[in-house]
Amino acid sequence: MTTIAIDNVSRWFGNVVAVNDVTMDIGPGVTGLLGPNGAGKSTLINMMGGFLAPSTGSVTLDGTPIWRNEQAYRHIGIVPEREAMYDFLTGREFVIANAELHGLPDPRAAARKALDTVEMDYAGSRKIATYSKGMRQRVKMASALVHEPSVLLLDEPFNGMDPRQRMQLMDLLRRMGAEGRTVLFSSHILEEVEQLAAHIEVIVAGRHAASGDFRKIRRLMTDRPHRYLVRSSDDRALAAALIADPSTTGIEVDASTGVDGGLHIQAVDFARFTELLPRVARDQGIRLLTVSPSDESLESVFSYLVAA
Ligand SMILES: Nc1ncnc2c1ncn2[C@@H]1O[C@H](COP(=O)(O)OP(=O)(O)OP(=O)(O)O)[C@@H](O)[C@H]1O
Repeated sequence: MTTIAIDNVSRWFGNVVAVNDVTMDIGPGVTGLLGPNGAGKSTLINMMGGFLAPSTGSVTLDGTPIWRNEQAYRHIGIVPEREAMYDFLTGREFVIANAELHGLPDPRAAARKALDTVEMDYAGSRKIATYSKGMRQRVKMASALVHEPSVLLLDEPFNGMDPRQRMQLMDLLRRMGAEGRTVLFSSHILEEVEQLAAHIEVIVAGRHAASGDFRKIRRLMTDRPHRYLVRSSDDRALAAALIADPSTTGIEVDASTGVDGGLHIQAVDFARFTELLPRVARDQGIRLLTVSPSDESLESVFSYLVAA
């Protein structure tokens, strides 16, 4: 059982619409669920993991509804975002408890195997209270894997990990995807998703904004209009030379900080503009002092995708 189908799913909490009419299929391999904070990623993951019911629409695993379906839970492992754990247990006890909840015939053996998979066997007899963030994350992962699920859902798994732990987890998730499992992880960092996911689903403000491989998502983000702040030795001459080119649609002189305020430039053709600017400056003998993107926040990139 490996394919999760989300069909016209919405979920609201009081007046807050956390997920708004989302339709997507998540199949075998590694999928990244990308979106800024508050986009609805956790709500979606919780519905896929059977922790939450959709308000409308359906969430199914190979055609059977997941909510309140024990049979489906056997095939799903979920690593939640929240930090709170049973600190008074050792890592091993925590994983064994999960194995028992799943009714596995040999909980200790299953826990040993799962801890071994995440390379945490060495710290299994330490109390969770003494673990670093990355270690907690790995123990949560072991408990999600203890019943060897075919679907693994991870909510922001790389948060708080150092680069080495991040690489290890990426390797593990890659391996699981290559074995034919369905691995879905959420993140608000494009680079993280790019490195790992063969397929990316983008969600913004509860809505499904884009879907595809990282090249497609990158292209969508690069092709949007970009705003730059440019300061030079002669802003007015530079503005006059740039405005004639179709790669720019608007140039404003920033008067707020006096004569050297710089130019706010809106560029609609990223590749052409980044080639044009230094060439024009060189030809006109203008020195470029600052070239900085002024709307690179993830939110602005995402809102462009939603509007597209
Ligand atoms: N139990 C709840 N009660 C009320 N509002 C909620 C609840 N859970 C989520 N929300 C709201 O739904 C929206 C989506 O939240 P969600 O946690 O799914 O987003 P997210 O993309 O996972 O963000 P983050 O990365 O910050 O966790 C937010 O506005 C959030 O405040």
